[in-house]
Amino acid sequence: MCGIVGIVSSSPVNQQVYDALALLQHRGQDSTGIATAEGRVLHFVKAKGQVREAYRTRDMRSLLGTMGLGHVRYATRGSASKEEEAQPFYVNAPYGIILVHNGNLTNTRELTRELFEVDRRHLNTNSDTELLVNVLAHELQQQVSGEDLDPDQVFAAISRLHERVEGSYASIALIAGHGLLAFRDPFGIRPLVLGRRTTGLTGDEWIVASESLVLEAGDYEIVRDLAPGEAVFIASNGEMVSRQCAANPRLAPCSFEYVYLARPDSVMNGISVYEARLRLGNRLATSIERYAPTGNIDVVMPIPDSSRPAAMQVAQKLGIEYREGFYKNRYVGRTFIMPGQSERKKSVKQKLNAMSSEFAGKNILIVDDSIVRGTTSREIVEMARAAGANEVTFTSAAPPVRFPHVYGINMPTSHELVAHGRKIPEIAHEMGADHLIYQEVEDMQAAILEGSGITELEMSCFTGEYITGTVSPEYLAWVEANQNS
Ligand SMILES: O=P(O)(O)OC[C@H]1O[C@H](OP(=O)(O)OP(=O)(O)O)[C@H](O)[C@@H]1O
Ligand SMILES: NC(=O)CC[C@H](N)C(=O)O
Ligand SMILES: [Mg+2]
Repeated sequence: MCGIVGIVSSSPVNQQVYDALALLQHRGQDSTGIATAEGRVLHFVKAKGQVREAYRTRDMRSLLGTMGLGHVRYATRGSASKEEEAQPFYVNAPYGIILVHNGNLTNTRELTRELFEVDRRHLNTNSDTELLVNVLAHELQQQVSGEDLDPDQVFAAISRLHERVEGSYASIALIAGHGLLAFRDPFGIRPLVLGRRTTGLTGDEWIVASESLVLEAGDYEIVRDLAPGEAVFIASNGEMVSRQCAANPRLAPCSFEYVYLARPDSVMNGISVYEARLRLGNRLATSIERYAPTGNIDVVMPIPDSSRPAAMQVAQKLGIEYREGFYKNRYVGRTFIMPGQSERKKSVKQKLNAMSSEFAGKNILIVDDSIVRGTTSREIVEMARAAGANEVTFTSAAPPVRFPHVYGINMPTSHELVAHGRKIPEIAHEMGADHLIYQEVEDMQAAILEGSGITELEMSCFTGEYITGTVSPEYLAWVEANQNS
């Protein structure tokens, strides 16, 4: 997953983009980049690592202009460690376009072939984002004739892009000398929210970002989520126009945003992430009562951070005391989004420590938001036992993750998923837990969507059903064989 932001302001935008990226850090830690437009000139800086360490003062000074965008990357294609695959991606024609992307394209092989053989465009990396910016550039080139750029031409190019590109993409681009463009894939898999701030003297300032908390922090009013398939074009003078560019848009947001990825204080597609997590806890409690004896459980414990809201509700519903037995070192990042299994494993130990006083002789019910590779849960069970726990019941507020995620979360191979091809008692054995209880798929869907009016969720990693239609076993085997991070 990645975090993206774009701002059209009436004052220098560099610090505003930087601040927004710092708030989106939980969405990606591999690399980061910022671009700004100063008239026809585009400035950009990209670097490995996290926002706070990636930018030097001289970088920030070079990012001139009142329009800008930024990215924090959690790689899904190409390599996490290659600086040339960090975003944003730039192409010099037409006009000069620089683009950031959250998501993952699934017809990369076809697009690569078409771009080389038909469009005659050069590709220099394995990044799917480089394909996306080249398709945009090619399609825009087909529309334009002179110096001027009409929003109709931009929207026509996005309509063509939707026809050619498959997978997930929430994307923002600067078109030099013209404006800022934002668009969302026809299923709205990845999030994108639009905000406005009215300054008395200079009129409207605009922001588009992955999560609403960025808007709140910058005192922007939340206008709305971009609709699936919609594109928004904001000219440098602050004039905004939008259009539905997809033939058959259908909202099916990614369930994993609500389960794990997004910050709980964000509202996505009208659904509060925090409240969704509370509801996940309520429903999980019902499953726990159904499947396991709870009479002898002494305490309910979360695995910090993401599972806290669900764990609180489980404790409350079951009428069992809620205790925090794991202390989290806040200076270690999120382990799940780190590249490489050995780094993830080492970092769980560095990150969490079990406090013996909370475990000794007790029967513990642990709640995590999800179990993916099982890296965290294996270590946790071991730590709980070492701290003197008696029985360990492990529960997950999400169903078993059994299938690769191809829409922007880096779990591309099935063999690395602890639940793949295993029945629940076998997974419990793998983890060393006495009991293991998962949320049911229907309960997760109902918990997330309750009261939202949305009828569909992207849940392929739990169900194996891929909504973009062309994700075949052959494609998944190819992804697995070509995984390199
Ligand atoms: O089964 P695994 O492969 O270990 O992945 C699942 C774990 O990873 C995430 O935690 P993470 O440490 O990334 O972030 P958090 O602090 O927000 O919970 C998630 O909350 C689970 O705890
Ligand atoms: N997680 C994401 O959104 C990744 C974006 C893009 N696919 C990349 O790998 O850079
Ligand atoms: Mg966690």
